[in-house]
Amino acid sequence: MIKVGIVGGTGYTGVELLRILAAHPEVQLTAITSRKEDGLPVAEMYPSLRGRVALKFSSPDKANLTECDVVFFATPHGVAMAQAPALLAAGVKVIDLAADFRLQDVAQFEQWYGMQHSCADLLKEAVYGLPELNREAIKSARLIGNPGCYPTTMQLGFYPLLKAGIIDADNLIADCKSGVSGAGRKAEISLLFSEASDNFKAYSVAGHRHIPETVEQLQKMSSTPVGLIFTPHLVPMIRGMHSTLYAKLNTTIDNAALQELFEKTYQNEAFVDVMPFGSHPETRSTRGSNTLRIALHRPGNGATLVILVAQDNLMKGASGQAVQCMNLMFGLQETCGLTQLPILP
Ligand SMILES: NC(=O)C1=CN([C@@H]2O[C@H](COP(=O)(O)OP(=O)(O)OC[C@H]3O[C@@H](n4cnc5c(N)ncnc54)[C@H](OP(=O)(O)O)[C@@H]3O)[C@@H](O)[C@H]2O)C=CC1
Ligand SMILES: CC(=O)N[C@@H](CCC(=O)OP(=O)(O)O)C(=O)O
Repeated sequence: MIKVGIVGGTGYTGVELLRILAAHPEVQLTAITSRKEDGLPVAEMYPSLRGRVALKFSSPDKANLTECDVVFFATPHGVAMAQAPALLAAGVKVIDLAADFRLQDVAQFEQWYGMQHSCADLLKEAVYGLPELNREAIKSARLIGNPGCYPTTMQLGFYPLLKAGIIDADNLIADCKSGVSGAGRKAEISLLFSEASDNFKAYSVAGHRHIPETVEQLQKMSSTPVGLIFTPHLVPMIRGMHSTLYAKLNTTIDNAALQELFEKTYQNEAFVDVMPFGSHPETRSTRGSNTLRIALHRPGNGATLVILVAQDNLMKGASGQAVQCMNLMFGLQETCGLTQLPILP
């Protein structure tokens, strides 16, 4: 059994990790931390886990994290980088759901996250945890920077086209919508029910911290410079993410060939569903599952392609993806513990 620790067990990605891992056949939950809820049984805070998780939360300093085989950090940016060096030295693998180990460019990290990186030397060995594009490196990694939720949709949506070199890489547009759980379980006025429900708005239009992460990764797929306009929106639903991506074709290609390109690229991927051309993936068709769905459109049969991508921000966008990485790192079947079907309605 793999002994697993979770730092930040009370947050939304933390409890999603617990939901997945409590039913994972190869995992023994060993430590779950919370600074505020030290001593509280997990199932008392989350009755959904009654009878399935017997552990109590413990404060991070008391938790037996070095006894674990792997520790997930479901914490704000900056927490994992303070603790990862000691855990790695003790032989513990680390998967950070925040951004501490996503960007290779330290200056970009410090600019966008407003903090100094305390172990930039570890970035060289950190592996970006997007299995569909980075599977082999993840298998042998000790340290994973799990992707952001929006970047996962943008990368999997643009990847086949950039790799084939058939779109203008310098003019990519991503119009993305997230459910409110994407902002975490914290008390903030903009996240109150009477502020976020029955409302719809864009935010961070001038620049969002997912831009450097996404561009750094998209650039690896393209032989020409990548330019990205990314506009996130908050929508009044709890879970779910929908990204509408736009790209201009630079070659003559018919719709059947485009569809084939996507189907071939993802034919062996358990968690990427390429739907029939012209389909409309809905967030509720991914809710609670690790599946990301993609569909292609070509309005007026013109040069602009519209790629629709839907996922659950807490699953493929965060905790499901992190467990997918763990499975690869420990030589397990990639789908182990991740076969939940979406919840509908
Ligand atoms: N929500 C989402 O859809 C996604 C989130 N992410 C990223 O995953 C990470 C976690 O997100 P999310 O679960 O939404 O966040 P939450 O705000 O819901 O939870 C944060 C957790 O971290 C703990 N925590 C906070 N500060 C510290 C600290 N200094 N040391 C130890 N523990 C701490 C909190 O518990 P306590 O205060 O009791 O210790 C809490 O359990 C973030 O970096 C987020 O950006 C990534 C993709 C998607
Ligand atoms: C709705 C909402 O607020 N979403 C978050 C993104 C959550 C996420 O994936 O981001 P990181 O792990 O990079 O913080 C935001 O836009 O800041």
